[in-house]
Amino acid sequence: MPQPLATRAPAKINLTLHVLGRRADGYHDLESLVAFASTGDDLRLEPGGALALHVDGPTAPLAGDGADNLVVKAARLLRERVEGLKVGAFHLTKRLPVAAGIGGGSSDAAAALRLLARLNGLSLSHPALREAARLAGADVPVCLEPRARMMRGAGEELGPALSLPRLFAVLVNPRVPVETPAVFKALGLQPGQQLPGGAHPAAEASSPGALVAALKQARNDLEPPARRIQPLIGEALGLLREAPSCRLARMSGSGATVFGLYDDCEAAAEAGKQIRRLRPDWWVKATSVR
Ligand SMILES: C[C@@](CO)(OP(=O)(O)O)[C@H](O)COP(=O)(O)OP(=O)(O)OC[C@H]1O[C@@H](n2ccc(N)nc2=O)[C@H](O)[C@@H]1O
Ligand SMILES: Nc1ncnc2c1ncn2[C@@H]1O[C@H](COP(=O)(O)OP(=O)(O)O)[C@@H](O)[C@H]1O
Repeated sequence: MPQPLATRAPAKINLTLHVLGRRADGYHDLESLVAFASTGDDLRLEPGGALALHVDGPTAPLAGDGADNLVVKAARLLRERVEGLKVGAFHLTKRLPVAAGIGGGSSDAAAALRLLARLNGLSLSHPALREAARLAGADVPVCLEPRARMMRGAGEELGPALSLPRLFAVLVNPRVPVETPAVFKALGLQPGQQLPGGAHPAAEASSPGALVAALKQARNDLEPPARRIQPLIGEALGLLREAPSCRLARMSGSGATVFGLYDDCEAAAEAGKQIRRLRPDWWVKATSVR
């Protein structure tokens, strides 16, 4: 029985993100504990015919369905590297906010590569697949097998999959796009400049409480520059921190999405409800992360 050609493209959450410096090529060296939410976009592939993309869902107009869409970009990068690659029509249901620091586009690109790998009998460690992922964007390799792990370099160095305890979270995005290059630029580092970084806390933790305690020892270094570019990020963090049930509130990636962590799913659902009531125009999602 063939497996259905459908996959979830989960939201990527940078639970921590330390910037270690800027490389000669202009990219920044990072150390980030990346995890994935249960919420995300959905991608299907109808095999046969030419490469095509149809997009529906609440944030479809922001993602676009042309050559700029990362699904098409990733599929083309793979087709250029694998002779006779079978393709088809992708159907993307886009729910995640766009340019939001939760890697929606990157996760969609990685999902496209997973489906093409399945259709063509390629393993996820196939060099062409790895290269297509890397060229599609810094965050695409970590999304290829969406399991929590440490990500280093500009995203090309991946640690082993980690069994993190499940965290209950609320994701909040004020529905303002924040462009990743602008946030890195606002750090103001010169090519070749290194930062002290500081020790990254151990990612292995046996309980949610121990994990949250470890996360508190770390940071997201992109939070200060992103907040200067988009002050609503500070407002969203403030709303999360107001509720006593919130154990930790932090920005993901280059923003503007922020996340709050809670002891259980009821507390997360309640916090989500309260923020939605206060900011009905914002994107607010209670979810689990691991
Ligand atoms: C910041 C992070 C953290 O996970 O996430 P997002 O905020 O995008 O979700 C990623 O490093 C983003 O990855 P991604 O969004 O794929 O980046 P790319 O498209 O490859 O790069 C966009 C631009 O960001 C800058 N960039 C990106 C990654 C990096 N390590 N250093 C950089 O300086 C470069 O200016 C680059 O031209
Ligand atoms: N399928 C897609 N979903 C979201 N954004 C996409 C997609 N394809 C291309 N993009 C473009 O990629 C850029 C980054 O989007 P996204 O991955 O959502 O954000 P981030 O890099 O902040 O996590 C946006 O400027 C958007 O226009």
